[in-house]
Amino acid sequence: MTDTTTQATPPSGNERDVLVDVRGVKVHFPIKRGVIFDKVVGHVYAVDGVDLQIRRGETYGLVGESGCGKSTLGKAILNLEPPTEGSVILDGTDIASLRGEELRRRRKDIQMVFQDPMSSLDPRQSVESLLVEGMRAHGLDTDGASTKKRLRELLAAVGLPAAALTKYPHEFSGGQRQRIGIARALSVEPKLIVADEPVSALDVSVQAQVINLLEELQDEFDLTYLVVAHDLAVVRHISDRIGVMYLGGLVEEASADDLYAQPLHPYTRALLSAVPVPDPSVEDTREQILLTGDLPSPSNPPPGCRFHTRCPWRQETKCADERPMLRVVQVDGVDPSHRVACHWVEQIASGEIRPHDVSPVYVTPGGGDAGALDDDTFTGPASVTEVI
Ligand SMILES: Nc1ncnc2c1ncn2[C@@H]1O[C@H](COP(=O)(O)OP(=O)(O)OP(=O)(O)O)[C@@H](O)[C@H]1O
Repeated sequence: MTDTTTQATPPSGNERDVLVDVRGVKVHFPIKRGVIFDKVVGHVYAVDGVDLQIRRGETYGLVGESGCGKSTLGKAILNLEPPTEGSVILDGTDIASLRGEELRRRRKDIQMVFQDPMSSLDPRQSVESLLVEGMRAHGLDTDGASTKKRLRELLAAVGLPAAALTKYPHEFSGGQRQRIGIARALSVEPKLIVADEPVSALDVSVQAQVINLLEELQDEFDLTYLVVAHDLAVVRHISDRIGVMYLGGLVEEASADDLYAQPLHPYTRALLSAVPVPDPSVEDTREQILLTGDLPSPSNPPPGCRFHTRCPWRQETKCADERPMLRVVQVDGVDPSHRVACHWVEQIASGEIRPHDVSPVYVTPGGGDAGALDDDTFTGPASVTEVI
């Protein structure tokens, strides 16, 4: 069986609008065995050929099941996990090619906000020392009289009082700690912030505040975001465009509105179909797709389409033989920027190919706005892990 690959359609968008250009990125972790020789016996194909572009000023949401490679892709963009193959071009420069002072200068342009601020903030350091440390690490002058003013401004920007400077992380609530993490990221004036599950450790009520803060800061400081999350409601709320990942690859990419209104890849349809809709009349009539089979291991991904082992629409034998790449699709009403990695997406959308072995609750698509949630609230089970 061959694992041939069809040609990917390049993402659309003006070159100058693109801040981050991810091309053919793979991150493969070696699996080693043996006490003495550390023999490589296999690889975890955590990220396995991803192309995406993040435009200046936008929020790109990356969503997918646990273990699909979202965080590893985020780290590859930060060069914390150097790609095994492929390139990440930031503002026209391949980050992997940089060394020394140039690398440090460019690294400042991308900052990370972590899921658990407690583990990313040293509990022995005051907020002032945490912020100053971050700035010094990137070569910024922190000795001048203006530093204190800058620190107060940073705290004000994230909604914390100046008095917070002398306090320690344990003296704050989870939401406040996340604000400190955001202030730390902002302190070096980055262009891109990679936020990895930025609110999943927080209470629902606090999640909305932090999401709203991120949105306000984006406008104020001209920021671009890559938000990695498994919560579909959070991703929908915050993102301009969304990429759906499955087993190391992007299977669908579209504007947030397009993706939720017209999910086309069978995996995305399954994800969104399982998000409860508050309106019972919609809930009763909409499509629900329950996937069969377990998520394959990223150390032994299926050949061909990674999703074919669980896909209700799979076809012999192309799906098992040929890996589909992201491409623009010819489906009525679908924006040309909407890309899908499925050989049969047009035939599935037209109903020419019908699903098999799906749950009995499958209903003809078209009913309802799957995953619709109030703009300002993040309620209801909408996480990928709950869905699958
Ligand atoms: N340093 C590493 N060494 C070996 N395997 C790794 C390493 N980091 C991640 N992996 C594996 O790579 C795969 C993808 O992990 P990753 O954390 O990127 O997924 P994810 O989609 O972000 O999941 P989650 O939401 O659970 O964090 C997983 O199987 C994970 O176990």
